[in-house]
Amino acid sequence: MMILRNILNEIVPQPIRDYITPKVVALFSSYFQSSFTFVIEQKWDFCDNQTFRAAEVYLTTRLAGLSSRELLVGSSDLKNPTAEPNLGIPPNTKIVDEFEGIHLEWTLHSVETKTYPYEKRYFNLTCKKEFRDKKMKDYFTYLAKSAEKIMRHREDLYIYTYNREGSSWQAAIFEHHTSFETLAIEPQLKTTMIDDLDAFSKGKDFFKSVGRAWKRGYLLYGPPGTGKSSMVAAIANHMNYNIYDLQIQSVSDDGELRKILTATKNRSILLIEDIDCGADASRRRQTKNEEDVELQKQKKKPDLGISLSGLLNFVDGLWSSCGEERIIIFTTNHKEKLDPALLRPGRMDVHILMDYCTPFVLKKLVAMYLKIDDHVLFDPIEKLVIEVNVTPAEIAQQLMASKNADIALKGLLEFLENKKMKKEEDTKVEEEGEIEDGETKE
Ligand SMILES: Nc1ncnc2c1ncn2[C@@H]1O[C@H](COP(=O)(O)OP(=O)(O)OP(=O)(O)O)[C@@H](O)[C@H]1O
Repeated sequence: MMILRNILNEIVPQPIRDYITPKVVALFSSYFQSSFTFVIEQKWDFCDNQTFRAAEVYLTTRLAGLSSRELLVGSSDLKNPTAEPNLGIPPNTKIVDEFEGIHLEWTLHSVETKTYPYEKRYFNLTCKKEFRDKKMKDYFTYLAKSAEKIMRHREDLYIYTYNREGSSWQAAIFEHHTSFETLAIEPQLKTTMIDDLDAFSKGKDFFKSVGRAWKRGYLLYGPPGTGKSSMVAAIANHMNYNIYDLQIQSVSDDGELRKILTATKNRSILLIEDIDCGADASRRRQTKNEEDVELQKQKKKPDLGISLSGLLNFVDGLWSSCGEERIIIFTTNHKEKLDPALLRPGRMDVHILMDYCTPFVLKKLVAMYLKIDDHVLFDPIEKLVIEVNVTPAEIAQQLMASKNADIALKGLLEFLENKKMKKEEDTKVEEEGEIEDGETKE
């Protein structure tokens, strides 16, 4: 063998040897080796690889008996510092699993990259070569089903906020206890929302049969303090979905938007609050050019943010091709400021007006905060609620002033009377202004 090697070294040039040697080694090692390795990367076709995701979720249940000398532990529960930490999957550590008598070994690897997302993570799953095809097919199905089950029953919900500097989503435990039971809304709206969400969550086959992506878009609009954020929390709690809270102002261009959105996971809500405020995308197009010129003049904002087409492409196209069972929610205080293209049928499936307080909402809030369903001050308060525009947030604030119903309701009555007086004064000033304008014109 040695003589043969020396002769080969003499007669075969180095570049050819470099080319041939690894191939020969690979050929022989695959022939003699009894194990086979599946590589499961984090991304697949530019989207989150669901097999990777399933492994991440499932393997957390296989960590307790890990015999390694190191364990990854941590907690993101800011509200409960004494909570028991969770176990994370440590990189470069073998995690053993058994499936129908087959011995399997998982290892998570992570390598730095020069481009976004600056880290490439992948799992190596090793099994005996003989199980490669038949048995492993069953194992992957088992893996996906187990992860799905864990996700559906998980207790903690997470809210992710986008960190522009790190170009990544940062997670925190979402602890907003608003549910459809505690949200003070008209009963008809409550029923409509719950039915719509339930139909959506059971609608996989329906969406498939009509050739539509399994997604649902809600536009929540109405004055500040009418419960738009609370409605989002109620939806998240009802569906048991995580929330990705995206400040559209922090996205510099369409490319960044695409990267951010493809990094979100299934069974989640993408929340874009105050869509009318920051993005070029939402403004009506007739005013966009003027505003761009103004911004460039002021040199306050060198990039002009994402475009309307970027956002619409995402709502219509990219969203459809990446991921399943997603809800997207836009909120705005000024629906009239939104570009009509965003409001066109088919874009946002459901438009929901979160309006000022009604007598029903008032009663619900009083019942929740003061635990009473009748009081002598109810009638005058109800009358005023119909006359003046008052938000549930304002009412809630008054009701929280005291646990004593007499004191809290008296405070609320005074608050509403002041509001009514202010409204009358404003109307008077406006009317006087109009009369003066008319006289000047004459
Ligand atoms: N319909 C409601 N039912 C119960 N509580 C409400 C409701 N609306 C508002 N509140 C109370 O008012 C607070 C503020 O409401 P919320 O933030 O949901 O309003 P919003 O419409 O999202 O306001 P903004 O447009 O300023 O973000 C909530 O924390 C909640 O306590």
